[in-house]
Amino acid sequence: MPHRRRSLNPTLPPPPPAAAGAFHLAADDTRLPLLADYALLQSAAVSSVVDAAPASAEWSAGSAFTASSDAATTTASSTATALGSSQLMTATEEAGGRDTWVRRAREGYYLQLSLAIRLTSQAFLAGAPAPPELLLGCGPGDAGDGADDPEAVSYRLWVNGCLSWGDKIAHGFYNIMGIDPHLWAMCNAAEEGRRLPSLAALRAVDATESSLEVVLVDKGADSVLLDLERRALDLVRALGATLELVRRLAVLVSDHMGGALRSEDGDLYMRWKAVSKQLRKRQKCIVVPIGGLSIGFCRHRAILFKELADFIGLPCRIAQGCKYCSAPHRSSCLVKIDSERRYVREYVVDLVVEPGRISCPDSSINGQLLSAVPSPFKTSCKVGSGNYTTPVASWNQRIVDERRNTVLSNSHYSVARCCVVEENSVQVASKEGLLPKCGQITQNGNCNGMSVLDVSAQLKAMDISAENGNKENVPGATLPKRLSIEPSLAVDWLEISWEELELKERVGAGSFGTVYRADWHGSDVAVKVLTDQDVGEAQLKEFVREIAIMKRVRHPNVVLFMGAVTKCPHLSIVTEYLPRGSLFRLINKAANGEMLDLKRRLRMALDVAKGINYLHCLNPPIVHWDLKTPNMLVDKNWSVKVGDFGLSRFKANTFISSKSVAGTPEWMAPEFLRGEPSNEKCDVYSFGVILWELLTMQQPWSGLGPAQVVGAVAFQNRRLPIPKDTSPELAALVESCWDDDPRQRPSFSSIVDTLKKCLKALLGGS
Ligand SMILES: Nc1ncnc2c1ncn2[C@@H]1O[C@H](COP(=O)(O)OP(=O)(O)OP(=O)(O)O)[C@@H](O)[C@H]1O
Repeated sequence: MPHRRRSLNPTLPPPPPAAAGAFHLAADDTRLPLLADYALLQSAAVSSVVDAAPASAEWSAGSAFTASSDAATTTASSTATALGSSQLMTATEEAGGRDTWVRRAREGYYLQLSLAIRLTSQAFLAGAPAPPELLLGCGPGDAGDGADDPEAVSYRLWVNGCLSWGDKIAHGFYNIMGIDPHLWAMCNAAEEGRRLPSLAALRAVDATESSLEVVLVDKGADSVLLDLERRALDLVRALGATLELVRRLAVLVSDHMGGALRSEDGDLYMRWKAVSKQLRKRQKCIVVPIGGLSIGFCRHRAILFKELADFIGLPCRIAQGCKYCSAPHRSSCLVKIDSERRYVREYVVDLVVEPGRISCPDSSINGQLLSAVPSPFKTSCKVGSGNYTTPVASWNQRIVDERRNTVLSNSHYSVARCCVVEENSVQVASKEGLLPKCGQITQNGNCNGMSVLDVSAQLKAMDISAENGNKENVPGATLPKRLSIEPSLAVDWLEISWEELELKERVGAGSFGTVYRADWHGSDVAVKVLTDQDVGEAQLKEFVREIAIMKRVRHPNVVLFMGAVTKCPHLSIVTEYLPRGSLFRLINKAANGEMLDLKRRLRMALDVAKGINYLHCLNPPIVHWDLKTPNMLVDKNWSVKVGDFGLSRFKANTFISSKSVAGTPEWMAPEFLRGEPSNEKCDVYSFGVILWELLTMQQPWSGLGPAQVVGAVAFQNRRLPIPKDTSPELAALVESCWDDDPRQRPSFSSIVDTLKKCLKALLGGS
């Protein structure tokens, strides 16, 4: 069945008339591209590709675009290589015609090119403004492009984690913590002309719903900062440009931000979190003035120190890394000073444990991290680990990884998974006429232009609650429309005491917890101990709400939730234990090939379909969003049960580098990967991949990295090859699940029917 083509990146211009020759960026042209340049760059590059693309099957995306600057070359060619040539060549075979191939190649390449150019331009923008040797004592305006522009400087610290001598922290500078610059860059259209979220957008983020933190240098309203500046000025007048000045300035900063830290940084970080919470609560805003921070860890101290240093003309830079801290955003300050009136030297200033202590950069004050200041838009290298990641791979991983996290309200990826409770609320509201005809709640959390959070807040204000029974195993059985129990009450009937659990062996680990087999009053159970035990009150309530819902979900093909440990530091989820482990492991264990004959595999597929059908038929439906064989568990009778659903909101709020999310675009629907509005038909696509695995006993997209899978599925419309000997009914079923148009994909009830027929035919024939 041919797949419907969708238009590719709408931001790309239509191909201009052909112009011969590849586009070259001059080697010495490293200035920051303006938006106009960007448009030119884009169209010039596209025109060169239009010419070059159809020439031969040997043509490779990487060779058509040549940008001579380091960053451009690295980014563009690795993007093109990661997503391009091999897949384009395969497209020839699949399309079976030169014209189709040419069109597909061209479209695919336009998209890759656009991404490459975006990343490249971001890499340029992240660059330091001027060579360091010019900058001792330089005044404003001396430093080169963007050195005085608070937004440019904010951007550089956000992206690079460091600031050079030439960057000046001035009024309007802000430091963002909690939004990944890669993700933001890719989610926000280039033509908006923004390199980082605007202050206005950040100010609009609800402080109670977000863990983002923005520290602002606001000389207009921050009287404490003005006072610190005055004191810094007094110091420089009294001491001149001396090491004593540096010491005293460091002490000034440290005293203002909580003093010297005696023990490990964990203490400081915890104190900072408490202060930050209070501040944000008081201000009802995630943007806080730097003078308002009575506690600050190394990044805050570095910013304040540099601001004061810049104010009094003391050359200062912020480097990535801190000897004491393990928190994200580690930073240290260096100053450049002519202490002996003979030559200028660079010193590292301790702002944390021994404020005012000054050392040479080659001391161990910052470990090995001091000079390792890679831009995330350039090839990154973990110091000492030997692990290298390409920017494209890490970008793609992060996109997939972070799509569950709230970024900003205008991001395609914000609120990527709806909270079940809130989903319920919206649908109840819709049914009860409380909202103007409710559209489908989309994967990005919007409904009729309102965010789910907005809708939920409205509903909470209206105090909607509805309750009805849950009829086990009956499609269409209803859940309570909205959980009306207060979390505090809910705890009573799902709480499992940690002491009652006798932990046995570790059976696996996922993105937000480690799973153990355990004994609970003589029964085998699986206990998933959450990785992040440092959760706030609101998150804990959310956790309890979601597991309270999950506890009411009962079906023979859905993993049974038994309860939870809701006390830190043992937050855990307890489910039935399935001794055969995940379907993924079974399929990929060679020895299982014989045990899993086609009949058994079809039964397994039917089990999965029944489990999901049950979830989808609930009122309101539960969409899994993360269906994959590692989440399907197998009991001793070879029955398969769907696990790992729910807790979406809790996962979203728990920022953990997600191995599984980052690594599983293989099962994700193209629209989901593209960050477009998605619905329950995402689960249908994923089921198609599971069925394919069961039919072929192979890993989906083996040999391709996550970035390549994203490119192939989401942007090149490629699908896994269905073996020729597959029965036509099953082949048609798989293909229909993978239709590019989600509306054309079958429902799970129809999938169940088709599988039953196939199984019947197989049994009849055997
Ligand atoms: N109830 C269970 N019974 C037996 N084994 C289980 C059970 N739950 C999980 N496991 C095993 O533990 C592994 C990790 O499970 P977990 O749900 O934490 O991670 P995941 O599904 O692989 O990743 P993620 O949660 O990030 O999607 C599973 O792959 C499975 O092998």
